[in-house]
Amino acid sequence: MSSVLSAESLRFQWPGAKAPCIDIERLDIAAGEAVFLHGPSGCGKSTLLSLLAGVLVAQQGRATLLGHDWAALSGARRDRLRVAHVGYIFQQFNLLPYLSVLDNVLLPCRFSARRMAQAMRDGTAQAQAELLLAQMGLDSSLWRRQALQLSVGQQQRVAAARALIGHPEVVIADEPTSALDEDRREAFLDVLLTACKTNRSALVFVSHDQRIAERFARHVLLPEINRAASGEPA
Ligand SMILES: Nc1ncnc2c1ncn2[C@@H]1O[C@H](COP(=O)(O)OP(=O)(O)OP(=O)(O)O)[C@@H](O)[C@H]1O
Repeated sequence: MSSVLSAESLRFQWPGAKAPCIDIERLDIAAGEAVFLHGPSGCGKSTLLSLLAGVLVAQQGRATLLGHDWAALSGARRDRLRVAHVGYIFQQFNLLPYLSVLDNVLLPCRFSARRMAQAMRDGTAQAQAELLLAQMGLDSSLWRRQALQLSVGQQQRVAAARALIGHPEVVIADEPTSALDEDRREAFLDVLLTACKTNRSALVFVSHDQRIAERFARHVLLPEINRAASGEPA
């Protein structure tokens, strides 16, 4: 089994912190795997996602995407690799507020020729963006509005459409359903899980919501693999 994402003797400490936040001997995630990452607030889930996606770089050990060691790359190369291969739904969504909903979804295609080519597999990139927005239950009357005019739950779904456009090999989702009601949450999960399965994208999904857990084949309780969070000596 070759890993799409991996961590090996990975150690990360926030600047100014007294102790490491992440200290993981080994974590491997394969193509097509759907992983539910959970653990108490503050145990390092978002930090680990950032390390796996090369947003943060560890002081020791290796975090890799498709065999590329993030620490060996410059910041600009990390950004290019990430946008080409990773769809990231951030906890705060990170939509560009003054861009339209559609333009936000199309952003990865503007920065990555690979995402653009994949988005055009069955037509135009705009058609794929519209399809994803429709699947996410966003009415077409919203597509040309500025992102800042949407509710939090609507923005969450725009961020998910942006993560899925162009079929990235990895989708990372940090609490993506926190603002959705039950019906929306189930529909959102249906779209996300189906898209990842169809494209054989690895999905790493962080949530506190245990009702969601049963939909995932693999569960990772972070304190079980993170020696830093479990308080064991590093
Ligand atoms: N930008 C930062 N600078 C310094 N310390 C940080 C920063 N972000 C997070 N931390 C610290 O790292 C630890 C882990 O935070 P992280 O956000 O990864 O946890 P989490 O498990 O995702 O929490 P939650 O479930 O509440 O979102 C916390 O002690 C937090 O204070």
